[in-house]
Amino acid sequence: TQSTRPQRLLGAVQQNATRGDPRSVVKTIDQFCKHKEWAMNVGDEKGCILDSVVSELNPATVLELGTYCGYSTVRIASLLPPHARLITLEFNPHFAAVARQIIAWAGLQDKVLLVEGASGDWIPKMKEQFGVKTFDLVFLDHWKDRYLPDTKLMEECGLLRKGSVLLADNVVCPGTPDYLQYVRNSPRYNSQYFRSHLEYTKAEDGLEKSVFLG
Ligand SMILES: Cn1ncc2cc([C@H](O)c3cccc(CNC(=O)c4cc(-c5ccc(F)cc5)cc(O)c4O)c3)ccc21
Ligand SMILES: [Mg+2]
Repeated sequence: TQSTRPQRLLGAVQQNATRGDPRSVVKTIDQFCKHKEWAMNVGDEKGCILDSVVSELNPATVLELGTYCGYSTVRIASLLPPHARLITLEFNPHFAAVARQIIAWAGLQDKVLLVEGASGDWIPKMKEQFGVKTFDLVFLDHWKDRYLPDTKLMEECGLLRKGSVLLADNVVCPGTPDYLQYVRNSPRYNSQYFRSHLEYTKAEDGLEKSVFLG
């Protein structure tokens, strides 16, 4: 049977990256996407911005919406302090299966809880199912028309506290206009745009960092 792009990406990791070395997993995926096949990972340029936000925040509890192959999961988890936890939501079982193997190859499976299902179904269950109080950081990288409804849902479920940080990928390309309008105009957020490029291309894209003010 034909392999899929996520499977080919996993193969590249298993052939070229060092087990237990997150940086080599990240580097291998970026090389694959630059020279073999483009894939919708946050990439190395926006990835450095992601790294700086994570390192500065030193979060104990992180939520990622949209795992895909686990590239940003590995970048984030590799920077977390020992007892910190990252919950990542992936609704596509094939993406989830590949991501589990890539996260394991990086040796980060003990810091990451990959939950299969849709954000809208799981956000309301975070407290009762996983004992989450609030999230210190949320990385939004799933369907772009779900950023706004899921942000409102997190507010309603009391999953954000004063100082919680939302970091959203692709606010320019493919774009998330309704989400941007909301976080930039709501008195409950302090928002900042980090200009960058669409992964592995010269097109403009960027990350929006929004601090919840409570
Ligand atoms: C509800 N729910 N809950 C969990 C959950 C998880 C998923 C999947 O992980 C999933 C599947 C397909 C698409 C996405 C969103 N990502 C994108 O669409 C994207 C596109 C491009 C781009 C840019 C330029 C192009 F020309 C083509 C694609 C660049 C990027 O960085 C992207 O993130 C996410 C979906 C819904 C989910
Ligand atoms: Mg993205």
